[in-house]
Amino acid sequence: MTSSAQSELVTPAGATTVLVAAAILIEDGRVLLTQRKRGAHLEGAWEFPGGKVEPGEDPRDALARELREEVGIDAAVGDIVEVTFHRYPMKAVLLLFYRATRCTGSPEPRALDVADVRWAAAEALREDEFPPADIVVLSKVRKLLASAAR
Ligand SMILES: Nc1nc2c([nH]c(=O)n2[C@@H]2O[C@H](COP(=O)(O)OP(=O)(O)OP(=O)(O)O)[C@@H](O)[C@H]2O)c(=O)[nH]1
Repeated sequence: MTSSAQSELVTPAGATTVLVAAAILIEDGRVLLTQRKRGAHLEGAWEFPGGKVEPGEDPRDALARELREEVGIDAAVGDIVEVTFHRYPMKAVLLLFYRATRCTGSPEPRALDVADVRWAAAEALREDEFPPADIVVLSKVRKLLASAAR
């Protein structure tokens, strides 16, 4: 690797790479979305529910924990759908997107630690509502929604 390529990989001074796990949870042809809270990074954006993986934590356990904390559901975390790296001005994120399913008897999702929650069909997924890091996964989610509808 050349030194210029290396320098492109360096995040801004003081920034770290945050490991994040997020859920692609589809039911009845719609995917579960949460809205970021006021004052949060990317406030108001709609995204896939999830959050930071704590040091040493299994990312799947982290995602199940975040789903309980943020939207009050019990979920089983399945296969990986996509991994993306994105550099924001103040931090970089490595995002692990997993399929997830609600466990039998789980409560309905509700906005416990997010601004809002909704189920969205493929035609309601607008790229300008999502964080830039999510754009690559949106086309995969549309395909999953289309196959779930068949
Ligand atoms: N959960 C989730 N986070 C995402 C997605 N896309 C994306 O860029 N992120 C970013 O991943 C990070 C998730 O961290 P978080 O929600 O636990 O933390 P935060 O930055 O609000 O927390 P903090 O203020 O406590 O540090 C945020 O910077 C968020 O903007 C996504 O689809 N789902």
